[in-house]
Amino acid sequence: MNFKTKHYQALMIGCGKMGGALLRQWIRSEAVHYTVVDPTLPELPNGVVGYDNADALKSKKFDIIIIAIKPQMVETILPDYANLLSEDGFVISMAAGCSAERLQTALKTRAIIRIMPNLPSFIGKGVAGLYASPECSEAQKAVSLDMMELAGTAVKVDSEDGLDRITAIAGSGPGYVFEFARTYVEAAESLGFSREQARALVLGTIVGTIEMAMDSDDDLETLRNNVTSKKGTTEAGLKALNADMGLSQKLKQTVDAAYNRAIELR
Ligand SMILES: NC(=O)C1=CN([C@@H]2O[C@H](COP(=O)(O)OP(=O)(O)OC[C@H]3O[C@@H](n4cnc5c(N)ncnc54)[C@H](OP(=O)(O)O)[C@@H]3O)[C@@H](O)[C@H]2O)C=CC1
Ligand SMILES: O=C(O)[C@@H]1CCC=N1
Repeated sequence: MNFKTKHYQALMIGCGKMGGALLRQWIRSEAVHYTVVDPTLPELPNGVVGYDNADALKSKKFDIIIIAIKPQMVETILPDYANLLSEDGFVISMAAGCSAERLQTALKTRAIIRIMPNLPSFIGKGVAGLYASPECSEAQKAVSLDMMELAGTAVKVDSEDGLDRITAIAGSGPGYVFEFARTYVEAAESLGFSREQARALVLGTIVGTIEMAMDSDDDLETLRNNVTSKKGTTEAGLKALNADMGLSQKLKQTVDAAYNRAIELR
């Protein structure tokens, strides 16, 4: 933990689904004090100060500016905040795809940490990527890593392209998993279960299976084979699911499409 060495003032610009999820975990450390600006201010955790516009901040300085608005809004919104960063301050951006260069231009500063969190950060089980521009100090990198580890686990990457690839796997990943779970529940309903029963059966099965895999040294193929009796029910189900490699192709197309979109957002 590098928080101990200093007390930080942080400004979060935008506090929607992802910013709000991270903030919920970040406030567990008292080393950083958070101020939020968002036109539709959500209910904020205790101790967080919120404004619906930046007017009240004009004479303030922040050690960290956190970007939690959409990547498409960076050029319109951020220039108003360029004077609010302290001289040795730095920026943490979660805006998907948006390059450090765009942020450097919009905020007139060099030290940029790009993060790619995911939504399970809400419960402290996020998986995040972290990239630091060469101008960031070791202390800035360390504090950012501490913050991400409050919300789950973090993987450091040494290129922005690496972060865009993490976006396609982990940033967007919960969306794929929710969609898989949603269609699985629909399929369970088609076998006669109520929505409530189907949800309990499907989510319970997914959680148990994933926790077992996380606990195991066996590869995923072996674990799958442990469920699959010769000429049994699972074999029949799996044949329908992926014998033609349809699922494999779909998932490849899925991550490629997300990665390509991150490239477009650069
Ligand atoms: N959702 C996710 O799972 C992930 C999102 N991200 C990134 O996080 C960022 C935010 O995404 P997400 O939380 O999903 O989106 P949200 O729309 O939920 O959050 C964005 C917030 O910014 C607010 N906002 C709009 N205009 C301004 C302004 N002028 N000043 C301050 N705040 C403003 C929005 O308010 P209003 O609603 O009123 O417009 C909204 O509350 C994006 O860059 C995205 O790429 C990264 C990883 C995962
Ligand atoms: O869909 C998006 O663009 C954002 C980034 C990753 C998850 N949500």
